[in-house]
Amino acid sequence: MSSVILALDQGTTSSRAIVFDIRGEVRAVAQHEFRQIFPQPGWVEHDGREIWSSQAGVAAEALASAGVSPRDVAAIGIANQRETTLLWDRKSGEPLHNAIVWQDRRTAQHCDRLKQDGLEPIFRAKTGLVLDAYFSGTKLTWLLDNIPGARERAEAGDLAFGTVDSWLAWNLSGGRLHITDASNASRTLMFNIHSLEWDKELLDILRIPAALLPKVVDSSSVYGCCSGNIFESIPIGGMAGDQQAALFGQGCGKEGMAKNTYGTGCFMLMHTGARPVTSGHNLLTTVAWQINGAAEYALEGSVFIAGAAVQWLRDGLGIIRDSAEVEALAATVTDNGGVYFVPAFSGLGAPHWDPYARGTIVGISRGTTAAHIARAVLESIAFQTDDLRAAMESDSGVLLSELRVDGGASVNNLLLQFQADLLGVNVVRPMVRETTALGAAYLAGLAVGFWSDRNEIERFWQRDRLFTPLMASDRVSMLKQFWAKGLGRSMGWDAP
Ligand SMILES: Nc1ncnc2c1ncn2[C@@H]1O[C@H](COP(=O)(O)OP(=O)(O)O)[C@@H](O)[C@H]1O
Ligand SMILES: O=P(O)(O)OC[C@H](O)CO
Repeated sequence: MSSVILALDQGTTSSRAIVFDIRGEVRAVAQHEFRQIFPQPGWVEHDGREIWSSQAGVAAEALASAGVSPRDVAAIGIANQRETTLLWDRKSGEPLHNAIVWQDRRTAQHCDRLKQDGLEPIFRAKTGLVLDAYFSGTKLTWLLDNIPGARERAEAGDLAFGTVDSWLAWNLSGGRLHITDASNASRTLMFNIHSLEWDKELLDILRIPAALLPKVVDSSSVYGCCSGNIFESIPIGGMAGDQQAALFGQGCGKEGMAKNTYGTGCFMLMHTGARPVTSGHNLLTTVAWQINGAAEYALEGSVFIAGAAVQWLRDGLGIIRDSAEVEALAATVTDNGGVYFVPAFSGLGAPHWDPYARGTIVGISRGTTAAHIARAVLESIAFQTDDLRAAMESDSGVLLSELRVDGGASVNNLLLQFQADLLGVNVVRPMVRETTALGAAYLAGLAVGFWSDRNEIERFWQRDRLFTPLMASDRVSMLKQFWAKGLGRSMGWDAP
């Protein structure tokens, strides 16, 4: 009997691999940061070959450090940064261009034109998304329009499009699998979340040949086996976008349960059951996962910059040497000293969707120190999350009873206490914070019978720490009012 599941968590800034045992406990982790490429302001790219080599490298490392051989692996599960768009040659397997990353804004004006043509309601109704450069559709159009000869080759069937899940499955299987799961497909602007199929009308509007597209599959199923690499013969059993995988890994499988992942960005998802809930507040309706052909849905609030603002303190301002130092620095002051930071480095996502907003620091006085800036950065992450909560409660009609949290920045106790204060509900951090990888592992493990059913894995969830609201309500209201003022200053800043 195989003893472990190998989860691949291909994130925006790093590739991670985690080996889980039958109790859902971590046996080994390996992680490797890879290159972020910024060719122009507002553009963000990754090298597809580096995505694959770093992911394969950490997977091999994690297996070695767990002391298991590929034969001991019951299945591989994939969770991935979503929307990031790749185009490659089916024969050589070589990418035609760097991957265009979800944060990239180069297609903002294309989205504006589609909106001016009155097309947003069609996209909204069919895909559950807003017309924004965040999603894959207009990124793929850009590649076809800007790489010489790409459109003709795409129409001839020589090229393959995929998000990172497809790219990893392609490479793991030695080019045999060209697939994507429904949760990833639901982030492309090309997928109908009601019929669970690629949508011809949307493909025509975006001028995308259907021959490029991967087959849409369940999030938990044996798709095939690894081939032509050191993972030879391991079944690939699960795939989901990283935020949906985290929802699964957090055990949020019932209507009204919500999680927030604090990584590069911040993504709050609430499970809404077997039917999609339409947002009246610019949240996204998205496929949570598809199992046995049936989809479950989530409402999502996507914030583009969260932990990345902490990285900016480190790399841009140099006021900390390591992300972990931000907590100690922020704790040297008792409050933000009137400083508010809006981290709109690449526009604002939900619920504002303003591609032209830019970063702003307001309220600086002669007494402002690096510590106040650090505190304002952490607070900005919590303020953005609180804005999502308000929209989500109103759309779903469900009042949040608690928020489960995870992701790299969720180690930060000061951030989570402030989050609980703002939300006015308990914030709960689980023992296993690698819930994205855990979700991918669960999806794969269920497909191969490593675990019997969802009830079994939901029992593994254990609390590490609970943060309860402590701040007086008049102070909370005052803080929120200033945050709203700061937001107003950042919006539309870079509009053409
Ligand atoms: N102690 C900390 N306090 C605040 N942010 C942190 C801390 N440790 C890490 N981070 C932030 O968490 C992010 C990394 O989280 P992770 O979940 O690995 O992201 P991703 O999956 O998007 O690559 C980085 O942006 C980093 O700045
Ligand atoms: O890589 P992460 O964890 O920041 O997640 C990125 C999201 O999937 C983008 O939609």
